Amino acid sequence: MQQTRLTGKDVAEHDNKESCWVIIHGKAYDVTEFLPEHPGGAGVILKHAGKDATEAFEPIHPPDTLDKYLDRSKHLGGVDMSTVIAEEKSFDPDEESRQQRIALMPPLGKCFNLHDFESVARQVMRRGAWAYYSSGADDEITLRENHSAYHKIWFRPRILVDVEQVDSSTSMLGSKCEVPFYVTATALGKLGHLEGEVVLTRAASRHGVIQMIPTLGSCSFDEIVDAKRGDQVQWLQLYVNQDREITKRIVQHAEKRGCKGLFVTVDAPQLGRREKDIRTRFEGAASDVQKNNPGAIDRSQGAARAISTFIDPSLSWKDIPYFKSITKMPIVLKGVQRVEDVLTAIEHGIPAVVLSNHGGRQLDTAPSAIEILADVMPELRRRGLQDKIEVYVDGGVRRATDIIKALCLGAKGVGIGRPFLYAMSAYGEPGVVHAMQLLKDEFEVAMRLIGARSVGELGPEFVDVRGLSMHSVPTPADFLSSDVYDRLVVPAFAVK
Ligand SMILES: Cc1cc2c(cc1C)[n+](S(=O)(=O)[O-])c1c(=O)[nH]c(=O)nc-1n2C[C@H](O)[C@H](O)[C@H](O)COP(=O)(O)O
Repeated sequence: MQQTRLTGKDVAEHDNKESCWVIIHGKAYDVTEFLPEHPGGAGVILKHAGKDATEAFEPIHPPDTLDKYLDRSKHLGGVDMSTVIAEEKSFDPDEESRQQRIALMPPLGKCFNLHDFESVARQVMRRGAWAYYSSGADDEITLRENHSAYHKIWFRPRILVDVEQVDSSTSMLGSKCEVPFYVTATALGKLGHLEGEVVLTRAASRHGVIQMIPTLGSCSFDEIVDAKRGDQVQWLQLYVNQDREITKRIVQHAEKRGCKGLFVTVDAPQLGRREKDIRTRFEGAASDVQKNNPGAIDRSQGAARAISTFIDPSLSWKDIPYFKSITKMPIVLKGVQRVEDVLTAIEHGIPAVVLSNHGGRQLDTAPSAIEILADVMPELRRRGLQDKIEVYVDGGVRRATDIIKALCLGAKGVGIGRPFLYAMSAYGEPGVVHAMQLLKDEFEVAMRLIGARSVGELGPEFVDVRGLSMHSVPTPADFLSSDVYDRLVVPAFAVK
C-alpha cells in the first residue's frame, strides 16, 4: 500500500528545537534528537528546520550519510515536493558578482600552470568553499613555506646525456603508475564542484594517476570507487574513528572494493584552526543565530571542525597491531614530520610514510615535507634502512620541478591536493585533466634539462639543498604564487 506522502505543510510545522524535521533529497527526517550531536552545531540545522535542506546538506555529507547514521525510526518517508514552498532567495550581492566573474573567466586553454587554476578558482568559487580549500592553520606560515621551500633547492643539471627518451613512470606501493605524483585525499569535494570527488577519479584515470580517497569525501566511498575506470589504482585515506567498529567496517569494505593502500592520517588528532574557514562559516552561521538568539552563538568552528569531531585523538603506536589485524592492505602513516618517527615506523613494520603537514592546515610553523625529506633519507642511508620503507611527500607542490626535487631527495612519489581541487572547481573534469597534462609536459622538459631519462636515474647529486634548512633566508620573489595567495584578514568594521 502506497505510503501517504507528507506535504510541505506537514514538515513546516516541525521547525524548532522541540520538533525539527528537514527534507533531504525529497524525503523527510526527524532530526530533533540529533540536534545536540551535530558536529557542526544545532544552528546550521535549525536554519533549515521545517524546510528543504538538500542544498546545504549536499556539499558536506555523502548521500548515504542518513541511511548510515540516522535511526530508521527517524526516516519519515517521501514528501510531495510540489507542496513544498521554495525558500525566497534573498539577493546576495556576493553571488551576483560571482556569477559575473564566472561569465568573464579565462578559457581553460589560458591556464599554463597550476597557479593559474588557483587564481581563477579564487574568483569563481563560493567564498565558503574557497575558504575551506585555501585555508591553512593560524598565520599560514607553513602553508606558504611548503611551496617556498622548493625554491631553496637548486638543481645541478647534467649535460651531454642522450635524453631523447624520457620516462616518467614509476611504481608506488607496488602499483605501476605513469607519473610519480598522485591525487591526495582532500575532503568535501562538492564544495568546489557539484559532482565532487568523482571528477578527480575520472580525470586521474585519464592520466594513469593514483587517487587517494578521503574519509571525508562529499561523495560516498562507493560512488568514488564505482567511478574508477579499468585497473585504476585507488588508496583509502583514513581518519580513525573513536568507534573502532566503524573504522574496521570502513577499512574492510575498502579492501573488498579493491583499494591498494591504507593511509592512516596521523597529523590530525584534531583538525587545525583554519581561520579563513572559521571566519567565513562563522559569519554565515552566527549572524543569523545571534539576531534571534544572542545567547546561543553557533559554535561551528568552520567546516573543518564541523566534520571531524569523530576523529580519535587517542590514536598511538599501540594501535598499529590493530590495523594489521583488520586488513592486508599496506598500512601507510600520512602526516609524519620528523626522522625519529620514520625510524619508529620501520620498527613497527610500516612499509611507507607520507611526510606531510596536511598542506599547512594543522600545526603552523611545522616544517615543509621537503625539508624533512632532506633529513630523513641521508639518515636512512646511514643506517642502511633506505630499502625498508617508501617515503612520500606532499604539500606546496606546484611545479614538476618540485616533484623532481622530491624524487632526487629520495621520495617514492608526491601527493598533490589543492591544485586539482582548484582545477576541478573552476573548470570541472577538463580542468583537472588539463592540470595533470601540464604537469606531465613540465616534467618531460625539466627531466631533459637536468639530464635525466627516468625516475630511477634521479638522485641527491642532482640537487643542492644547502639553503633548505635556513628558514629566514628570503627565497627569490615568487610573484606568481604570492599574487594568487589570499592574505589573511582582520575583523571588518560595519559599514554605516
Ligand atoms: C587542501 C585540503 C587538504 C586536506 C583536506 C582538505 C583540503 C581542502 N582534508 S581535511 O579537510 O581533513 O583537512 C584532508 C583529509 O580529509 N584527510 C587528510 O589526510 N588530509 C587532508 N588534507 C591534506 C592533503 O591530503 C594534503 O596533505 C595537502 O593538501 C597537500 O598540500 P597541497 O594542498 O599544497 O598539495
